[in-house]
Amino acid sequence: MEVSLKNNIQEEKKIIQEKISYHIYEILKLIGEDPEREGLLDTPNRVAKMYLDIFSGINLDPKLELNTLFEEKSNDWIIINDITFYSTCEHHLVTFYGKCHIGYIPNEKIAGLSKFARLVDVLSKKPQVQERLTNEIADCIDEVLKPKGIIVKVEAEHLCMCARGVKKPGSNTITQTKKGDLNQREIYNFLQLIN
Ligand SMILES: Nc1nc2c(ncn2[C@@H]2O[C@H](COP(=O)(O)OP(=O)(O)OP(=O)(O)O)[C@@H](O)[C@H]2O)c(=O)[nH]1
Ligand SMILES: [Zn+2]
Repeated sequence: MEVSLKNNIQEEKKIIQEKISYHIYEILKLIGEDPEREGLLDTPNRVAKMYLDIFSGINLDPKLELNTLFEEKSNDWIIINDITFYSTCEHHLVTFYGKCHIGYIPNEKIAGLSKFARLVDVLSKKPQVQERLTNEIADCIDEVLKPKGIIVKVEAEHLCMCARGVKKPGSNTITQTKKGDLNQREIYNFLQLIN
């Protein structure tokens, strides 16, 4: 039963990959390229494979990533700093990338450290805006761990602002969100710790 389910999923994935590949082939023609020239022969299929990877977080439940929880009586910041991510801007479908810093003050429950990086990965792998990515990370942690407080800070460079459009390479966008009952000192401590 499980094997046939896996085969069905593989089969469905193959059909989607072929469909994307067909459309990339057509786009190459529309931009004036010759998709039959040697350098481009495998490009539609490569792009299709890449799309299935960079958009693999669509329709996944990110909360499932926080699946290893431990009981712990800690009431100070737990900070996972500098989690690298690559996401895709939903306006231009080009990459934005950077670092995510997550801090939470637990409430009896903590999660395995790697699970926060997995959470960031799943939420990055879909068409996104940085503000929503930041909020969704905090919302998931809040729902699963119900901590005393959370702060998520994301710093990113958007290639749609560098390689096209306004053309400002090096500009850095910072977004931050906090949830819970955090006082000024706790917020200050978080900012000190991530710097
Ligand atoms: N708030 C927010 N804006 C984003 C993000 N990623 C890209 N953008 C912006 O989305 C906007 C889309 O603007 P539009 O005017 O519809 O598109 P455009 O004509 O291609 O805009 P330009 O980039 O200014 O050339 C741009 O200002 C982008 O910089 C993001 O994560 N958050
Ligand atoms: Zn963009």
